[in-house]
Amino acid sequence: MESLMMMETAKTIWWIIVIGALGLGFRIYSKAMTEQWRMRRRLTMQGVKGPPPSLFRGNVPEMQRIQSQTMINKHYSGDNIIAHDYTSSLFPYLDHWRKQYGRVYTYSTGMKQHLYANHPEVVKELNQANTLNLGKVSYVTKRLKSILGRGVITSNGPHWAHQRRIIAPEFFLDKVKGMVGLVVESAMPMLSKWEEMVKSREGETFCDIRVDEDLRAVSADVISRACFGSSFSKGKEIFSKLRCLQKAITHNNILFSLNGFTDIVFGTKKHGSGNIEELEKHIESLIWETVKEREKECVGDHKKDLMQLILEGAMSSCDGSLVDKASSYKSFVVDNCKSIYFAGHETSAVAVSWCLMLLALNPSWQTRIRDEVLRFCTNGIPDINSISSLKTVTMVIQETLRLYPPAAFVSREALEDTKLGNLVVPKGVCIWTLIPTLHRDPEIWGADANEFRPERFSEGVSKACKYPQSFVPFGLGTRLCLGKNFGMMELKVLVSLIVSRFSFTLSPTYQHSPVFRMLVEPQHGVVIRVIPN
Ligand code: HEM
Repeated sequence: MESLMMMETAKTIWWIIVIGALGLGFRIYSKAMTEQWRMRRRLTMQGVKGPPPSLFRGNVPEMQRIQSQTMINKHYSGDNIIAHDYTSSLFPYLDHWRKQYGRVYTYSTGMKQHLYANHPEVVKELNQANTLNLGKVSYVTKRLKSILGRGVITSNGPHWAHQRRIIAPEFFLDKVKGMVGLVVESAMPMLSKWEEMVKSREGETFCDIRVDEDLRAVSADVISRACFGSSFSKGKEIFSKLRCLQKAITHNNILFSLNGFTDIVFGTKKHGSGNIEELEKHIESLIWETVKEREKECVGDHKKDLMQLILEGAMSSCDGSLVDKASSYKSFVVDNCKSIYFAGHETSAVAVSWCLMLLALNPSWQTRIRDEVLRFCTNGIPDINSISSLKTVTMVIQETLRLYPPAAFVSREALEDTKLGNLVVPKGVCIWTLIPTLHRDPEIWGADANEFRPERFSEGVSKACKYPQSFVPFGLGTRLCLGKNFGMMELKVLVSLIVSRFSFTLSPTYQHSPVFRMLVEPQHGVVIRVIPN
């Protein structure tokens, strides 16, 4: 009898807990929903329209419907490849609403209200907003935590400003110019390998080469040596693990797939499958081993490369109890190493791959680059003096970054109510500028916006378009890419070296299919048919 009563009491307590938890969950959820509704109302009252959201999932069902209707395996070739604005296949819902609501509109993913901001005036305001109130989008950075931690790319506020101050000096122009030789050294083995590949094909003067993987290895080598002083062999494992991690994370559409409810209920770890956590730990220990080796090497030595700056910055910024100090020191170092590894090699490799793809379709520009390199560079090898004379190479790279910017978005979250010109963006709203769309807007670039015409940059960015602040391959404002000078230098050296040694066309096996994996990459790689010059 007594045990029966105990069971009844336990049952009652169980039900009270369940109902209490459900009630609490509902209160939290409805509060968050009300907040989203208020944000939307404040935006619409300022004249910002957008698709009407459903109650719980915002515009997600419509996004899914539009995405599923999009044909992604269309066949592209020649001029058709260049004219193809891939945002229409990668983010078709954004394109769809743009046609309906214009260049500034709002939409919802349930628990998040978004502002699509592709009007040049709004982009200009974003560029000029010198405030800590615009940060990186928190729900995305949480999902990228395993790959970028709380390093300079993903953090906000004073923590970000502090990290940026530490890292920025390493990328000042004078320092970057001193690294030209290092990029040449890293590229030489790849060029020799390609020459060997052609030679080994008896009776043939050409060879089809998948260049994107080789370029990734080169830029990994470059960033490893330039910033961390270690050779690619040490960094190789870190890079390949980071790449696996990137693929695992972007298996889900990290930007738009969820309405945010699952994050509230399950937390963000839901996305971190066992595999992701394992990779994360492995990468952390690999980086930490490198740091420890480095600390031993540097006793009494004062090499001020990036790793050294990060180590010193971490030392000076981590205070607190000994235990806290050790762990925050470690995460400061590991997170920033991961961030630089990632930001510094994927972007450049993808940009050069797209550039070779476009040059393969435009052999006359290969000839112009070749002539320029021969004119200014001894033995066709750029150096600290000749690099700034390579105007044609620069124009071609700028045109590549216009048509195929590796980063698809500039994204910000209003951490407080923030004024952008006449528009007040309510706290909590996520702002998205779709870079490739901005770069192909005929009102900004003219009727030939979808054509490959590097000559538009012949008098610099300011003369290339109507609103120069709309050329944003390296992002904008206070969060402008830290490695912009370094990236441009690396691209110039690699393109000059490759084009001066090889002529190339697209291989018939090339399949044009840009895919979004944090960056917009060639899904099946870039395969070119090379002939040594
Ligand atoms: C073609 C090459 C590159 C492209 C297209 C590129 C593009 C970008 C973009 C779009 C952003 C975001 C900016 C924003 O939110 O406004 C960014 C941030 C960043 N990039 Fe790059 N990047 C390139 C190369 C590099 C290299 C070589 C490095 C370092 C070695 C680097 C380091 C960074 C860092 C640290 C940030 C974060 C800056 C911050 O939030 O304060 N990038 N990059």
